Amino acid sequence: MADGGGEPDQLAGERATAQFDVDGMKVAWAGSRHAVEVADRMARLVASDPVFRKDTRTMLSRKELFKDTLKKAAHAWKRIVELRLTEEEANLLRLYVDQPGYVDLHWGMFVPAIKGQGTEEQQKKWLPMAYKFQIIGCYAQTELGHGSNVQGLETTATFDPSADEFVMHSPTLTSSKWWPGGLGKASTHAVVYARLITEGKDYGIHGFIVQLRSLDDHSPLPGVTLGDIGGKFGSGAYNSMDNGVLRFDHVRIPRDQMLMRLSQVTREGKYVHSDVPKQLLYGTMVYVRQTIVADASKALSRAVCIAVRYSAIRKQFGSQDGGPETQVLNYKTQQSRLFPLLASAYAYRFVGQWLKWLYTDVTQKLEAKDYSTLPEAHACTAGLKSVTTSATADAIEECRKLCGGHGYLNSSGLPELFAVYVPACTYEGDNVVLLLQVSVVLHLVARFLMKTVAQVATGKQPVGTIAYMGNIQHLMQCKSAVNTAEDWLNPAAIKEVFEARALRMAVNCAQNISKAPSQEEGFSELSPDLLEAAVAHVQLIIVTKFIEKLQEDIPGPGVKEQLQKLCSIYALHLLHKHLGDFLSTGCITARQGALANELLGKLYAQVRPNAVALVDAFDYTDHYLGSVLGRYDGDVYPALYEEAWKDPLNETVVPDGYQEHLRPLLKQQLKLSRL
Ligand SMILES: CCCCC/C=C\C/C=C\C/C=C\C/C=C\CCCC(=O)SCCNC(=O)CCNC(=O)[C@H](O)C(C)(C)COP(=O)(O)OP(=O)(O)OC[C@H]1O[C@@H](n2cnc3c(N)ncnc32)[C@H](O)[C@@H]1OP(=O)(O)O
Ligand SMILES: Cc1cc2nc3c(=O)[nH]c(=O)nc-3n(C[C@H](O)[C@H](O)[C@H](O)COP(=O)(O)OP(=O)(O)OC[C@H]3O[C@@H](n4cnc5c(N)ncnc54)[C@H](O)[C@@H]3O)c2cc1C
Repeated sequence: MADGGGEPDQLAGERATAQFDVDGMKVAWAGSRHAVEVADRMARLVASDPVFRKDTRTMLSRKELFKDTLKKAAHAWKRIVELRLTEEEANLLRLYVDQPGYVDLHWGMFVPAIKGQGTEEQQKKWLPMAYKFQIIGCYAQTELGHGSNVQGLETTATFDPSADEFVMHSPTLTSSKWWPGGLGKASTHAVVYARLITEGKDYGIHGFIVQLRSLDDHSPLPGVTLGDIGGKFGSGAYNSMDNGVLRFDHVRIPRDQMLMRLSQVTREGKYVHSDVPKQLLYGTMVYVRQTIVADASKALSRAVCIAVRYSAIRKQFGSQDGGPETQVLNYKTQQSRLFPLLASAYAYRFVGQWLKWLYTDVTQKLEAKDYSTLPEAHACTAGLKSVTTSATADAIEECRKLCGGHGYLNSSGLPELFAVYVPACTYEGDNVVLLLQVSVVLHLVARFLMKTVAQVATGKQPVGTIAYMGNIQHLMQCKSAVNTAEDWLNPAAIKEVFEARALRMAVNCAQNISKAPSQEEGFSELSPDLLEAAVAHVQLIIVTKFIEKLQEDIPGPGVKEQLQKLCSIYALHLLHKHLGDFLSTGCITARQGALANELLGKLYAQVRPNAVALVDAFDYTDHYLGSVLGRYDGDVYPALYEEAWKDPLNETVVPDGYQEHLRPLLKQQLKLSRL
């Protein structure tokens, strides 16, 4: 290209250096050839439809943005019906529309809550209406005063046997429902979580289906106060969602609108709890946490795709003698910041696929009344949701910095991606609160194992993702045998030190807690250490699932080799980042830590010629990426230049306000200078 800037064939050159089959990698990423084909078809369908354009989204006012969201959601539904799309296709179409809105909560939480907690009869009544969008639903759990502490919710559902109805009421300001997505303006119905009171007794939190708005004119029903809670972080971004407030003033609903799969209230007002664990009330949250882990790899891979392509285009320094400048992707510092994020995107993808399998397995067991794997499902979804979303939010921000000044422009796509993504660290369970749930499990297992080891190694051995803790005698004493940098390429060497680190951190916590005056005090005092132990355990799960993925048959020339390098990078960059943990627990020596770092440098050099092809394998359209810096053709500078002129500020050459505020100022200075 002329103008001394971006070179359109620059990325073609990068693609030519790839040492693997990109199509094969697309299959490994998507999970199957079929998954690649469907995703590709839906992405193109959305990208080619003018209604789904989003390039001026950050310039819209809140009202315009919300209306645009309603329009896109209705158009998406129209296309889904017209084209008779399957559920898989429809989900992908909505994903590529890429604008948060009430439909996410309708399909993502309202429908799953009824499926998981409603009786067969209730499902038969409500689901067909929800499937046809005759009603729109949301998930109303969080209140102004309580979110994390679900047992602390204050909304009441008091049974009135004389009318066979529940009376829904918000007794205090803090009991106002606050945050539910889709509640503010769009939903006609909600699954509301409230304290069930019958025969004068409070039975704690239960779910109820409540109609909020008229199906004729959409106005709130008598006794229901509804509104949006206000603008949120960033332009565009999550402001397309009508997160809402809801108050009840003695609103009556029929008894059969209590979700009664787990427990029931009889016609006479008797409370009956079936033999299923009461934690199944939290089932919808477990389901969504699992989908959030799968989504982490999507958000992270988008940011990484933008940063890798742009880093291959961007050149700075290195031309003292008039020769070409250096692509910033060639700087070792750029590689050491970016390639671990590229590796993390693949790691989260594979652990997300595994978690989906685990969730399906647990669901099938629950159907058969086997509840034994519920704690494992809770700990895995909570821990992985926490670790992957925190790391992804940090990584998107790092990708923005990796793109220099232009990364700060809305047209880079990165500010909006960050603003949309960052609440994932809070919603569906605050990340610290969720890690503390994991640490409770680890603490109990560590305490139990310490006791059994002290006696004879009998008793129940841990299973699933905590099975490694059963190997306590070896893992408490083992010393890594790594002697050269290349020894770190051995997955067994990596696994051993990650297992030893996680177990030793959990055991240290358990020992320190046992010295405290009470377990509760010890747990509270040591909670920062417990969090770190939980992170170590979750990182071990991610590393292990990546290693296990590589034991599968992965077709395509060079595909497995590239994934092996990324797996090593993922594990070794964690080892480097958390060197303090590995050294202080005596799992490795300082020399072994240095060898890991030496190998990382070599691996970055090996990934460099493959970097652009590795992000091409995500198979994202320019529409979905929504970034002038991440364009497939690499023609960045003309696009950036063109994009600037679309800003409303450039609609006039002389800005509004010139006459009132600039001209008088400039004239006054003129007078002053004449004095
Ligand atoms: C550029 C544009 C891009 C566009 C993108 C496009 C689209 C985006 C689309 C979609 C995005 C995705 C989703 C939609 C977005 C947002 C949705 C957000 C929705 C929400 O945000 S919705 C509210 C969620 N709100 C929470 O998340 C509250 C967190 N707070 C809790 O979750 C609990 O409150 C807890 C656990 C902290 C304490 O609970 P507690 O006090 O009752 O219990 P306690 O700690 O005493 O535990 C007693 C025994 O229960 C066990 N236990 C606990 N939980 C369990 C579970 N889930 N399963 C099985 N067992 C469980 C324990 O392990 C223990 O077991 P044991 O007794 O054996 O030790
Ligand atoms: C964009 C967005 C969408 C949402 N959508 C919905 C929805 O559709 N439906 C719905 O019901 N809710 C929704 N929520 C609410 C969300 O689920 C809650 O905000 C979330 O669960 C966190 O609860 P909280 O706000 O009460 O945080 P708090 O618990 O008040 O957290 C505040 C601070 O206290 C810390 N903390 C809290 N408890 C402990 C503890 N025990 N130990 C140590 N530290 C602690 C936290 O780590 C955090 O730093 C949404 C929230 C957001 C931001």
